[in-house]
Amino acid sequence: MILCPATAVCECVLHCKKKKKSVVLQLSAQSDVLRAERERIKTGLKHKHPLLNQSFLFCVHVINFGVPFQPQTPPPCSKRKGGKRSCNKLEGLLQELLESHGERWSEEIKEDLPLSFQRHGDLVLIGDNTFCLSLWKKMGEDLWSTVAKGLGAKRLAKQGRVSRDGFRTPEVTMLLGEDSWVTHVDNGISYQFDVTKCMFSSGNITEKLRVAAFDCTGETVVDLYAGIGYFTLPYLMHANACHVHACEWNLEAVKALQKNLNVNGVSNRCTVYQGDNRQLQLCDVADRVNLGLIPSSEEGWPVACRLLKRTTGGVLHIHQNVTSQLQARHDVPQGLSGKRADRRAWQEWANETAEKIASLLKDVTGGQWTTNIQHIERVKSYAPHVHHLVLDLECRPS
Ligand SMILES: C[S@@+](CC[C@H](N)C(=O)[O-])C[C@H]1O[C@@H](n2cnc3c(N)ncnc32)[C@H](O)[C@@H]1O
Repeated sequence: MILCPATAVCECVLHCKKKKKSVVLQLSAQSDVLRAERERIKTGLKHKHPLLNQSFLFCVHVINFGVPFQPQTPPPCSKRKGGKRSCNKLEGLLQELLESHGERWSEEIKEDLPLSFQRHGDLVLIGDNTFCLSLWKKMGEDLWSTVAKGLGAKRLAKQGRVSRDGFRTPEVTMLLGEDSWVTHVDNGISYQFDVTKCMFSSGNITEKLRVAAFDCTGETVVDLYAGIGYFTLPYLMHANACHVHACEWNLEAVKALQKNLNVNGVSNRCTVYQGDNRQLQLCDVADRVNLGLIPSSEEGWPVACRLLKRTTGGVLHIHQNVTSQLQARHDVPQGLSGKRADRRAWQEWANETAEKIASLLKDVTGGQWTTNIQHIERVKSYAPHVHHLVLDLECRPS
């Protein structure tokens, strides 16, 4: 991760196909790099990135263009005529709105503004813990149209927590505009979904790019937790999978998935199963199974083992949040750095998983299997020492 010195307003993912690596760049409002990026992104060219010394080619993807992230330093303020201080367009417009209602700007108000938000086309999703002060109610309808103007959006919605109902339904309410369907374009793939009914996980972009770089020519893939097609679509459109069986139990996500398969022109190579993947009647079909559920996909492991081709086996991509409890563990030698302790915990988790899967495969098929850890990918971290990992596990009958 490379941070520019001032408040970051744009986050880009740069992916190196050759090295199969992605980096996330946060770029500042002031930086020339951002201006240069904008031009490059518009033209969609692959290029060498000026901030990095490596001389390899990247393809660029932008998440949250124009979004201020948690600043590392206080945002730089500009002095306007008349002595008013304004930190950005949104603040300026809100100050004017407040003043027109006889209210004065304060630090408390400033702290009630969104620090980060998600942009999906012309809709911006703001956080739950923003605009909580009672004085905003006095602004009536003008408030949301002003916020939308300040953020360069036509529609606004407010994000609550993602529910723990297993469907991962987001608690989102529309603030401005009625149509809650949005289009999010990632790496040449168009994802359409209803923001009030389905979640979109921007944080998984590096994993989506990694999947897109796989060569799955001639392969049958099963995506056990397909959602709106986050991984199903890269498998079909970029990795060249022959066929994907996509399972999803949330009806709203299934509607979006079917729409996305059609919009992207790949519905003839995908079979969608609506329902609980543990009830899936398929077996002995897959060269690859994607298990994209966190905090754990363990309930799907027996299904994945049934799905692998009995004669040739295949690869499982197992997602899991892995915590290395540095303080609590007595077996961590003194002086072992946080990063090394994390890596050790990842390797231990991968080893245990490889053993469990080998044993499950034996139970399911009655024969011996060997499992081989091909790769452990860190997707993102949720907190210090809590990481979303993906284990690429090769499973072959022996
Ligand atoms: C985290 S989302 C998938 C998102 C996507 N893989 C990503 O990385 O953003 C997990 C999806 O799995 C679905 N799901 C969870 N358990 C399931 C099950 N037992 N059978 C079918 N779908 C399930 C949820 O409804 C949700 O859409």
